[in-house]
This record gives sequence, structure tokens and C-alpha cells, in this order.
Amino acid sequence: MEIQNFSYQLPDGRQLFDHLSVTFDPGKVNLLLGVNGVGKTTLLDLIAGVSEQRDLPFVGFPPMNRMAYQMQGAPFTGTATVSEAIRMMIDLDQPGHHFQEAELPASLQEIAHSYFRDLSGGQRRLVILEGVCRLDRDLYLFDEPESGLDVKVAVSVMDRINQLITRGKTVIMTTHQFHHLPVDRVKIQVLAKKHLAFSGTPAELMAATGTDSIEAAYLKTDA
Ligand SMILES: Nc1ncnc2c1ncn2[C@@H]1O[C@H](COP(=O)(O)OP(=O)(O)OP(=O)(O)O)[C@@H](O)[C@H]1O
Repeated sequence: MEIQNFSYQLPDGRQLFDHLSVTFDPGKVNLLLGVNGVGKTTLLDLIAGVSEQRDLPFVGFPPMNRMAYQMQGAPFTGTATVSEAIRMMIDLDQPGHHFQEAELPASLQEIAHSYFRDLSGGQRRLVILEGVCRLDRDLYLFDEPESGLDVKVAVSVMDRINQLITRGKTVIMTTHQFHHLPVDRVKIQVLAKKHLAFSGTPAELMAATGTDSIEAAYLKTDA
């Protein structure tokens, strides 16, 4: 899946990307890194087709009905319980699947009968993430999935994302946190100043920057 030589202007005329080329690896967690405002979410929106643009130089991406996108702050009906919300999402592409609450992770079973409107911000995010992971798609887009989650829940979310990779799915995700990543299955893309500043494995990034952690290595990039 490739973005080839892509230039993009925001509605106010600012140039966000200038001849940007990025290759995402199948079967991996492709991390999009970069400072606030560099354009990570915009890129996910463009890939997912949320921002309607014609003739994009995007090659090899699956059609929209084979993608799942966890957007930041995705709305959901407040009058559904957690269990109903997950069931609704499963019904989207597996109608007739007999969903049982016992299939839910323990953290969601505890709140299975709570209304979505009564959940905390982190709990809402967890429900949406679980629903997105339940969709049977080829490409999964996550926008800061662990944001606002406590460490234990964040670890379980990364485990969930890791399960997708184990099943041969492809993930593209933005993040500002570098813990609990399946490092041997990660490809890092660092966006900076309208371009790609780095593309490669965590080991390559650390070797290139003479560091021993992804966080230290990232801080040494141009991002
Ligand atoms: N609809 C829009 N109209 C005008 N500017 C926009 C629009 N959407 C995004 N932008 C601008 O595009 C730039 C990139 O935003 P984007 O949300 O993609 O950044 P990001 O890298 O995801 O940031 P963060 O890490 O803070 O989530 C920002 O300067 C933002 O203000």
C-alpha cells in the first residue's frame, strides 16, 4: 500500500504534504509518528475516504468496505448498552452472528449493561476499539487508540491490535506513546515538515540514531 508523491493543501491554502511518499507494509503495525498538527489524522482520513478527494496517488489500498477506521471522538448512540453497541457493530458486516457477552474481554463484561452515555471517556474509547477490532476487514486504521486509557487497558488494546496482525491483517495507527508495541512487527513512519523523515523498523531507527529506545530515537529525528 503506497502513497506516491502526494502533495496536499488544506482548505485555508496551507501546504500540509509536499511530494510525500509512504509505503505501508502488509501484516504489520505501521506507526505514523510526528508532532501535533503534522498531518497524521488527515492522512488517515484520506486513506479511509472520510475526506472526499478525487484521483489520489494512493495505490494498493483495499476498498472502503474492507477497511475499519477508529476515529478520534467517534460518536455512538448513548442509549445503547455496551453489549448492544458491540452487537450493532458486529451486525454491520456479520449479520446473523450470534454474539454472546462471554466473548467480550473482562474489562467490557463488567460494564456490558451500562449505557454508552454513562461511560467514562476511556471506557467509550475501549468499546469503539473492541467494535472496530470485531469487524472482519483487511486494513485497520487507529487514531491514537491508547490515548486516555490507563496503562493496563492500553496494554490490552495493544494485545487486541497484535491479534489482528497475527491474523495477517494490516494496521496503520498514529500514536504518541511507544510502550507495549509488538516491536518485531512494527514499521515506523515519521512525518516531518511535509515529508517523510524516516521509514523503517524500530531497530533501524535506533541504529540510525545511536539510541536504545524508540522514544529516544524518535526524539532524535527531524520530527
Ligand atoms: N478541515 C480542516 N480545515 C482546516 N485545517 C485543518 C482541517 N483539518 C485539519 N486541519 C489542519 O491540518 C493540520 C494537520 O492536522 P491533523 O489533525 O492531521 O494533525 P495530527 O498530526 O493528526 O495532529 P495530532 O497529533 O495533534 O492529532 C493542522 O494544522 C490542522 O489545523
